[in-house]
Amino acid sequence: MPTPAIQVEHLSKNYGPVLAVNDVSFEVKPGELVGFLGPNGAGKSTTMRILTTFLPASSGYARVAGYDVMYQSMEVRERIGYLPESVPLYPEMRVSEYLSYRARLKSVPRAGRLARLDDLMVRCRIKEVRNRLLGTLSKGYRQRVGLADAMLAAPPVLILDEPTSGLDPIQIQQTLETIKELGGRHTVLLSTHILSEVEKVCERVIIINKGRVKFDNTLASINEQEPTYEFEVRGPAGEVGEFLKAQPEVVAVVAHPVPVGADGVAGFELKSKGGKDVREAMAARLTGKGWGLRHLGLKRASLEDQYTQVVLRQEAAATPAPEPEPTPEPEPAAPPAA
Ligand SMILES: Nc1ncnc2c1ncn2[C@@H]1O[C@H](COP(=O)(O)OP(=O)(O)OP(=O)(O)O)[C@@H](O)[C@H]1O
Repeated sequence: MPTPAIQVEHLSKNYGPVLAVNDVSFEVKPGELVGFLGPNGAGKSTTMRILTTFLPASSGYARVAGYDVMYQSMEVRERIGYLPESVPLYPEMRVSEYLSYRARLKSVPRAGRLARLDDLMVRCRIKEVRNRLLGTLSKGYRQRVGLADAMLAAPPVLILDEPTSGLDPIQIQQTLETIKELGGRHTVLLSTHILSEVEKVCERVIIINKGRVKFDNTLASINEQEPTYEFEVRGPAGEVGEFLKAQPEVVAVVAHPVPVGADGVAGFELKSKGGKDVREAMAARLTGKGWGLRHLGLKRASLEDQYTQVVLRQEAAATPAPEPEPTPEPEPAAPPAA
């Protein structure tokens, strides 16, 4: 089996009393493009900073290309390209000057260095600003200079922390294309808040919340989950719901919002045993009861569903049940009329 490009085992990190990363374990194979998702404060940047040797872990291990991030940090740094969330750049340097300085620091061979810089400036679409001072660049261009910097030494592993933050929609698309092209030859761990970006670029997704891994699987596995069937029925909501629940193929029914203005229409989402397609059978039975069928659909699980489920489930579990409403004191009896 090839050495994993990234290997994280029982990793934890405390900032004083804050447990930012809590017993996180995962592996990334060489050439994989993995989306690293989670809400604000989930622990993504902290994990990435540990992987890139900028921060020591409190406990656990992390290895990059087989090298321990704590004890073999130089070997790790030689094999990793890191785009941090906010790119630190020297404001008084020009773009090409900065990248050539970084190329020397990263020991990019002198022969072919200029060609490498030129190629990266084209791929990261920064050639038109090559003579601009870094301090005068917009956030989007700074981000792209950071990406070019991360790719300079053609490292086998790239850790990209929100690479599209601050970019306009066209730039986002171009940057995603650049990242996608890296797949196969490079391993990429990519953090972002934009789920559609992960769907465009990654094959696999890791979702963390409150410092813990909550989901780790391929995007295809989400799509292969049992589908949900949607029904909009013109009829008495309670009665229709009970009828659907009573059908032998049905395992769960929940109310589903119906379009505004659809008076007298009730919406339902249902799960069937083994995901069996029950649309035709249900349609026949509902119309047989004299109820009109307005809409019938099949919904496949999306990354957004999975993400919402993972994040909301934990938030719901952490939210204490609301206090019961106090029972109003009985009104004192009115004094008898004098
Ligand atoms: N230097 C620090 N000192 C104290 N607490 C910190 C520090 N850096 C991060 N934290 C805390 O650690 C937790 C994880 O933060 P982290 O930046 O890793 O999350 P994130 O998933 O990258 O969030 P975001 O999506 O907002 O960038 C948060 O509660 C954060 O407030």
